[in-house]
Amino acid sequence: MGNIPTTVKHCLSYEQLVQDYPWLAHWLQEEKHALTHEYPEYVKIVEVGPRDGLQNEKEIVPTGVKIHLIDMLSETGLSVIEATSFVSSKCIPQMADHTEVLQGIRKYPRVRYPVLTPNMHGFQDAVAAGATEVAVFGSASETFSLKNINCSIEESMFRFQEVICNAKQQQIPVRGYVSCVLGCPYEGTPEPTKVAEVVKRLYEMGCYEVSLGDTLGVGTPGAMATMLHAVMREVPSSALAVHCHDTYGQALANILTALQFVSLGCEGMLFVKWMGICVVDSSVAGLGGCPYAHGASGNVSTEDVLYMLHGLGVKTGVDLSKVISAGDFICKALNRKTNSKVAQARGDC
Ligand SMILES: CC(C)(COP(=O)([O-])OP(=O)([O-])OC[C@H]1O[C@@H](n2cnc3c(N)ncnc32)[C@H](O)[C@@H]1OP(=O)([O-])[O-])[C@@H](O)C(=O)NCCC(=O)NCCSC(=O)C[C@@](C)(O)CC(=O)[O-]
Repeated sequence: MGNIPTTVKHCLSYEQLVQDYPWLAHWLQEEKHALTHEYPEYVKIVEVGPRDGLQNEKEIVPTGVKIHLIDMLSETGLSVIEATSFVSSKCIPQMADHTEVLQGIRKYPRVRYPVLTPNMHGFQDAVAAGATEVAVFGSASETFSLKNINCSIEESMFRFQEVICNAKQQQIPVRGYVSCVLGCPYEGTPEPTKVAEVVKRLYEMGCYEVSLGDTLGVGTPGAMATMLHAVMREVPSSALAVHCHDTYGQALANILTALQFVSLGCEGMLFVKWMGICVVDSSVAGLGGCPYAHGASGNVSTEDVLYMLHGLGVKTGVDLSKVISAGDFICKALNRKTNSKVAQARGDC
């Protein structure tokens, strides 16, 4: 690890650490401490390929292809596969076959298949189609909220509250998303405190987990750390996930930042940790993009996230080679080259 004080000083959140724990500043000058970067033992992967990965495809992907993709993904060990979304088919024609997809897939008992539901209309349709888990999706940016779901952030909270109340009555778990946490195509970078406020509202309303979307894929590890710091003052890391797009090639670095926790010990006297998020959204073959975030590329690929995590010794329960096969299948169906570096390196797609 080299010179420990130097390492500490170059740690991304050193300034924040000293700001939060001023008494550490003088202690860190001494040699009597140890700093280790650690990762969660287990990371849950939320596979968003069938929804986020396909929603932006120009050519309508046949329903049978979507179903086969989800069935292949269900064989990989993934525990969560976001299957489709119950949104307006005028806005997102690619998801118009939501009911057929949800009803056509083989439901594996240990896999959950959440679907997006922006309002009561979507929620009722989803429940009628057999959904057993849903997700609401808001934004830290007022303009993105208007473009994406046709309402202000405030109005979206009313809609989500209604969905969450109804879901609770039917014992349907609700996940939350907050888009544009590190950048918005219309408003630039949101204040971390604004992100934290929206995340907190979703969490307090009853979302069991809130996924932080770098919708544009513009974030860097430093920005991720600063944003997370603000969010984690309001919501525990155990209820957070990260959802990174890879437009600027920063997704894996950003994810690593979010997972990492730092333990700082002096003769067993002290332990400080932060970040420590252990849920990552990703998309098979790195497919994806949001129609309301032009210029943004696909999600980070599930294959690349798995390769990194397994290399770190972090368990995921997911079989990388089976995910590569699913990626190969969908790339061939879309007549497209995979965005996964790992799949490219293995020459599978
Ligand atoms: C949100 C709405 C539905 C609001 O749409 P709206 O126009 O505000 O809804 P409305 O209540 O005014 O109704 C207008 C019409 O839409 C219908 N309608 C109303 N609701 C629904 C529904 N649920 N499903 C189907 N139809 C619906 C409704 O019945 C009516 O039909 P009409 O009477 O005119 O024939 C619309 O703006 C929409 O569908 N937007 C698309 C949102 C979307 O899917 N965006 C992409 C996913 S988000 C994302 O990718 C980001 C994320 C999650 O991945 C994280 C990240 O990367 O940041």
